[in-house]
Amino acid sequence: MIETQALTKTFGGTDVVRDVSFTVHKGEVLGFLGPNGAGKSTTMKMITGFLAPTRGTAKVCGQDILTQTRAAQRRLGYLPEGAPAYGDMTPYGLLGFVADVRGLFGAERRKRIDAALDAAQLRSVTHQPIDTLSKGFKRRVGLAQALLHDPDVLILDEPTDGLDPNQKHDVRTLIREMAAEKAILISTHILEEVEALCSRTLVIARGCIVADSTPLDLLRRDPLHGAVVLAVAEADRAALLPKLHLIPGALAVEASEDGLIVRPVPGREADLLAGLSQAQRTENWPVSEVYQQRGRLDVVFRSLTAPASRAA
Ligand SMILES: Nc1ncnc2c1ncn2[C@@H]1O[C@H](COP(=O)(O)OP(=O)(O)OP(=O)(O)O)[C@@H](O)[C@H]1O
Repeated sequence: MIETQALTKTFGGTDVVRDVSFTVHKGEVLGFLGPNGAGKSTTMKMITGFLAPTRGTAKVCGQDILTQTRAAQRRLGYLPEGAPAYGDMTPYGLLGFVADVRGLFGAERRKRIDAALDAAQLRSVTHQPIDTLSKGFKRRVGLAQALLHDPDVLILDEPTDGLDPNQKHDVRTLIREMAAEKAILISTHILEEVEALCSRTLVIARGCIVADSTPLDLLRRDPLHGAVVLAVAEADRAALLPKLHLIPGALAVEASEDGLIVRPVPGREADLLAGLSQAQRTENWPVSEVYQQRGRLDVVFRSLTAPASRAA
């Protein structure tokens, strides 16, 4: 439902987005992850027709955004960076205006405005000027206008930015509920958001895609993914060390702050945890805790997006 081919944008002779190609299918929530200035917003602006690409193409539901702009824009809802709105309008007034622009009228117009107010939980501020709303409510007004015409494709630029933890939870729940029927592209630099929400992640750095995978596959790139930590007192470590090497699936053992860490042979993470847990019980090791590390997205994010990185 979203398809980009070698999308490129050049400002002042510099490619800020370069050869970005990806697709998003119905039912997918694609997380667009990258550091500040990586090119996320610029890519989204090109897909929505807000900015013309220097090279490359973007299609929404098969319609080319440059040559079939209106047809493509009819199918998409867009929450731009910062959720801009007309501050002197109320949420109700703004949604009415957007409904008119979108060509909605009569009962359908009323129904869609009501649904958007409910979905974005705006009922308590329906008639309050947007300028006087808190940052969180302003963002929800932006979300409501993006959802208003029940589009097939949603492009949301940092949808939870500025929201408190409860509001973040509500917006993520809403996005998850809509996901089955839509193709959704969200940009974020909140790593936990990717795990909480996204079925797939594109990592972008300096304008180029450096990873395209599921959040779990990203976690697998952490060298400590699947490593088992044994909390053991310093005095007991030397005696335990040789035994750990013998556990099926153990690749290497090293000391850590909490005790000892056993790294797994790739693909044998489950064997390693089972073997260590069993040995600890049956041999009565002086270990107070055994747990397996999932890997950390921030470690992977840094390795992919740090200036020296050339990962693909
Ligand atoms: N109109 C413009 N003119 C010149 N440079 C621009 C313009 N718009 C964006 N840029 C530059 O393009 C690069 C990518 O910006 P973009 O806003 O797409 O990044 P981003 O990944 O969305 O960052 P953030 O997470 O901070 O929102 C930045 O270096 C930015 O300064």
